[in-house]
Amino acid sequence: MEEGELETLEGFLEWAAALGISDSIQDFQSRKRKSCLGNSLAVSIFPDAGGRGLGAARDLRKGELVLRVPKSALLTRDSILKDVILSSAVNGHLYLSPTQIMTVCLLYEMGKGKNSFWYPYLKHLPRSYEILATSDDAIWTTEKAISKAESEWKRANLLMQELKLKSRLLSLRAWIWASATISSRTLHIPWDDVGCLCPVGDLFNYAAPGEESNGIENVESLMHSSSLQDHSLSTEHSTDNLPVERYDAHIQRLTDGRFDEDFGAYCFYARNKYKKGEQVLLSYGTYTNLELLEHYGFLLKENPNDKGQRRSMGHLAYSGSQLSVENEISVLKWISQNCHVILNNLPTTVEGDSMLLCTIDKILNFRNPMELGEMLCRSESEACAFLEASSLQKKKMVLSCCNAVRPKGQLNGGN
Ligand SMILES: C[S@@+](CC[C@H](N)C(=O)[O-])C[C@H]1O[C@@H](n2cnc3c(N)ncnc32)[C@H](O)[C@@H]1O
Repeated sequence: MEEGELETLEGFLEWAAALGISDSIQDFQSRKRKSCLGNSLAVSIFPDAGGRGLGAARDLRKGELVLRVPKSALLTRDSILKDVILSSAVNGHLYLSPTQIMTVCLLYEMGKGKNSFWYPYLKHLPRSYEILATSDDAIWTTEKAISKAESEWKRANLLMQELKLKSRLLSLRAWIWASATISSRTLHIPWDDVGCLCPVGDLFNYAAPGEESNGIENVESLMHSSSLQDHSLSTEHSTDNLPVERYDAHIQRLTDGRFDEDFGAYCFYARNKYKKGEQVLLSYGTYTNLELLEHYGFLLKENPNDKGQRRSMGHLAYSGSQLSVENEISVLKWISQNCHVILNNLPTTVEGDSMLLCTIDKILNFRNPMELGEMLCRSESEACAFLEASSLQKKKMVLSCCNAVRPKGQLNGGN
């Protein structure tokens, strides 16, 4: 997102304020603010960590409630299915998965254009995503990713035709866009596993959980200092008389975002102390780098969830040599562009197969993607011999990966 585009967000933030989305409790009920942000948070660009995101509009204390998004502003399956035409059509296609239905709902809502209640929000969704399933390489070379997206799209096609979606919304590209929106932007809600799209709340970029301490003193300061604290709520939520388990729940709750039944809203809490202007980050969950890449399209230089096990290299239960962060990132990126076919299709338990472990060991030790490519070509016969035993299809995939990385003119198996 370009810096200039921030200005066009004004209308969206005003619309959000009218729905009761707010970073300031004083105006939470009045809904008359010009913008839902400005008290605790501000939209800004963070080129090194997620692009568009939310920064601290002032110094924030750890545990402060910084944003509240009322239930009525969330895009959930339930809320979109209030459209009677959509819901009666969907009722005839209950063989579709909840995520497929949500994907159709999103495309249907997009098709309404300016007539959609959520138009100001939908207008500001990214137009494209860089998650694996949408990278051109993935689209054209990852048979698994394509066939999954394609078969889900085909299954939902009848319903989308019935809904008379415009042709651009019926395409596989539109389907992948909607699936990526759902994969990278939905937040957990207790009543629907598909989750919800949360206007403004989905502008928080990610930081891995687990680095911050949950000190009781922070809870204490939070309960009396939050800019969003209203007095009726602070009495009701006073920690003084809480039983231990509820007190623990408070501590946990206060460092991240979650749907809060008491408030009837999605609530976001500052997980750390932030200085004015710093990016306020949210944990979407515990992910390895490969999972982040797959679902969100980015990697963390330091990912605590990649420590201890080499799960970042796919499903491989491997705990061999260490790889430097830069190495790992370049290898992961390279693999994501060229070789995820191999990772997706390797057996999930490879312990005991010394030959393959040795190959993986080499992969982990490569200094750059070119070397990795060359190694894959060299070890092609070994890898194929191993894979032959399990599946011819996998062998074909390794060969196609090797062909993709082999310098022009080199023949299969030659070195
Ligand atoms: C929920 S959205 C966050 C807001 C998003 N930046 C936007 O402009 O709407 C999640 C997406 O933001 C980006 N993102 C979030 N955290 C990131 C991080 N730490 N580093 C790089 N990209 C990140 C990824 O593209 C991810 O798919």
